[in-house]
Amino acid sequence: MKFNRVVIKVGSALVSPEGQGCSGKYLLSIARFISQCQQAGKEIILVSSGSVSAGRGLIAHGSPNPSIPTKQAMAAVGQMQMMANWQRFFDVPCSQLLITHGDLKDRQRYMNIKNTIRILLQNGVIPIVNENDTVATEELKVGDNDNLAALVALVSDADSLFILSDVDGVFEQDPRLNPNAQLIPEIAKIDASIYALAGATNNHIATGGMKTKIQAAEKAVENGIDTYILNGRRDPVFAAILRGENPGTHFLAQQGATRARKHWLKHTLKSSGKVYLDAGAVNALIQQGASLLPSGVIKLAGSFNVGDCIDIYDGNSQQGIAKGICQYSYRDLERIKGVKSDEISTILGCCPSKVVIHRDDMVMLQSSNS
Ligand SMILES: Nc1ncnc2c1ncn2[C@@H]1O[C@H](COP(=O)(O)OP(=O)(O)O)[C@@H](O)[C@H]1O
Ligand SMILES: N[C@@H](CCC(=O)OP(=O)(O)O)C(=O)O
Repeated sequence: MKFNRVVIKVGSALVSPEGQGCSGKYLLSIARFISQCQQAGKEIILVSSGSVSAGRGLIAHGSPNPSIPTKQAMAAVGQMQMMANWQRFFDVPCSQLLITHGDLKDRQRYMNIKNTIRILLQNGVIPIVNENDTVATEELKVGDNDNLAALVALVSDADSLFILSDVDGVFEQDPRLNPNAQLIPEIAKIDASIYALAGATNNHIATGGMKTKIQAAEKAVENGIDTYILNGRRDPVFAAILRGENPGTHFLAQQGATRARKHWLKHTLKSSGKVYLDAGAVNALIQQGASLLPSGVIKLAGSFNVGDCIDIYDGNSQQGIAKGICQYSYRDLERIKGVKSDEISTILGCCPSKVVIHRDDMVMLQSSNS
């Protein structure tokens, strides 16, 4: 079990084991594990459920299944309680990211989320993500935090996704219904036979049961992200992970997914514009594997928006050298081309990113250094 940047999803049953309010019962061990990972140089992004059940005791509700606005009010008050509960277990600062599917679908907002997570991690801050339940409409919400965690793993370029729940992993049948069902330690291919194993949850505060966890695993593994379903209630699980063992169910990442993404970027994604670079920037990209900074850009062409793919040219030889996803629109890049990154905010009034194209979002056309 190897991981460097991991998204850890923590379900409501761990945050709020009594079905309302917050508890440290399981979070203490999870937080200790996260701190140990950080000390070992690993980067952690948390996706935490539990706002609705944390706020349940604070909002009057007559029925066991409250209305959507009542749940949204529970989420609003519970989110505060949940975040305060997490923060008390960490010496490092925690940060709150509330997002919806609508945010992830919008290219500009997607890039904003990506950049924010990158900077939080660089500063040793723990990003804690939840769905923005109070604003999410049916069309714009992800709907469950298993799938949200997979999308967060994608946007944050994680190599692994740990889904912590109240069960040891995927069993041949829901172990609550059949206590003799066997745990499946490894799943290499997700198909209908795997979905057929998944039952619903019987926990009124949870959302997806095993089905949404398998959906999340499918999204993640096809993008090269190793996914594990693990029991977050058992301390030995964390000790096993730290020893490099798999104590749950491992969905194997598809091989070559990163290569496939670069292949897609290089061969499939259509470019909307061009940038021409000075010799220093060409050298930095080709020889040092660097990201593209605005200071190296001398000329632009085409018409592009934030998140569009553009071609990168050597301004001297006029040769195409790379392609990548641009953090700036044509209009803004025209204004900041040739300037130092520190001057971006003076010119634009803000600095969404110090780089024009991040190395992770770039593919070289000639050299093997991509
Ligand atoms: N094949 C299966 N293997 C393991 N658990 C399953 C299976 N089918 C259904 N489940 C149920 O899924 C539950 C975990 O999902 P859920 O209650 O939504 O947790 P969380 O709040 O952590 O997302 C388990 O407690 C278990 O009852
Ligand atoms: N956004 C909701 C989480 C919903 C959810 O997916 O819950 P769970 O099945 O426990 O992961 C909340 O914070 O209560």
